[in-house]
Amino acid sequence: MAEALLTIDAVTVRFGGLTAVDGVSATLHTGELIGIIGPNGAGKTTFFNAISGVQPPTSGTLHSSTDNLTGKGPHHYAAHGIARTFQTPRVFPDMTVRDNVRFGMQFAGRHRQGPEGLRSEGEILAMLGLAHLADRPAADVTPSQQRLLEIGMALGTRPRLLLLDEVAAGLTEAEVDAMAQRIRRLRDDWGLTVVWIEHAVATLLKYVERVLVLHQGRKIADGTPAEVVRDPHVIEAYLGDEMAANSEGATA
Ligand SMILES: Nc1ncnc2c1ncn2[C@@H]1O[C@H](COP(=O)(O)OP(=O)(O)OP(=O)(O)O)[C@@H](O)[C@H]1O
Repeated sequence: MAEALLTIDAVTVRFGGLTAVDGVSATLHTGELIGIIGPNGAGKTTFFNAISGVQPPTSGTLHSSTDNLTGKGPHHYAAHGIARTFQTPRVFPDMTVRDNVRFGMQFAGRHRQGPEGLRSEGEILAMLGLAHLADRPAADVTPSQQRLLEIGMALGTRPRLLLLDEVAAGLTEAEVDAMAQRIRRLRDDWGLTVVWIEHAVATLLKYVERVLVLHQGRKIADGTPAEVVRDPHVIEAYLGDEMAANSEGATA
């Protein structure tokens, strides 16, 4: 079994009387490509916030392979190689595409001349198909390129674990598919661990090998796409029979 990159143990996040994430445990291993699905309000983004230091859990623990990260802030997570995107793209519109990626590098406090194997902003932009736009202001690029640039900013922190929150939202079907192929290449070619929240479930299930399903803050399934689409709890809570029938063709 690959190395455990992040061990999440019984993480709960409460907002007053509302339990947004309810005792979720999971171990994320090096090189995994994992999807997270679930209905609106299931707790997916709050779960990401908890495992990236944005929202300290109310209870439960988070450990990297070497350290206890519980209660630490986002910089600490970034320094441990954990990076994320946000549901609303947060690029700097007046800065060039290249400088947006450089900003990510500074956020993690690591510089280009750092340890061997770290990618330069040129390599990151080439990987994302944005190299030809490097000197353009981020405001000039299309919405789908802005989504890619947000991934580029996260990659600028040189992560081992990349958390993607609905990076394909609002894209056309063809754009979602192209995005999924690039995300897969980040894992295949660069060896990153990627966890991807997306509502475009059919596409997601085609590209990931493992799926966590959240419902009312709880993890109700954790398995291969083929297992998850056949799981009666998942069908009842989220997918519905029709979706399960459609997805089986894609994952069988
Ligand atoms: N800062 C907050 N304060 C209070 N309640 C919150 C806060 N953030 C999230 N919630 C609530 O927690 C629950 C889970 O929200 P969350 O955004 O994590 O779900 P989600 O699965 O990501 O939903 P979506 O698919 O719509 O993005 C919701 O009921 C939401 O209203």
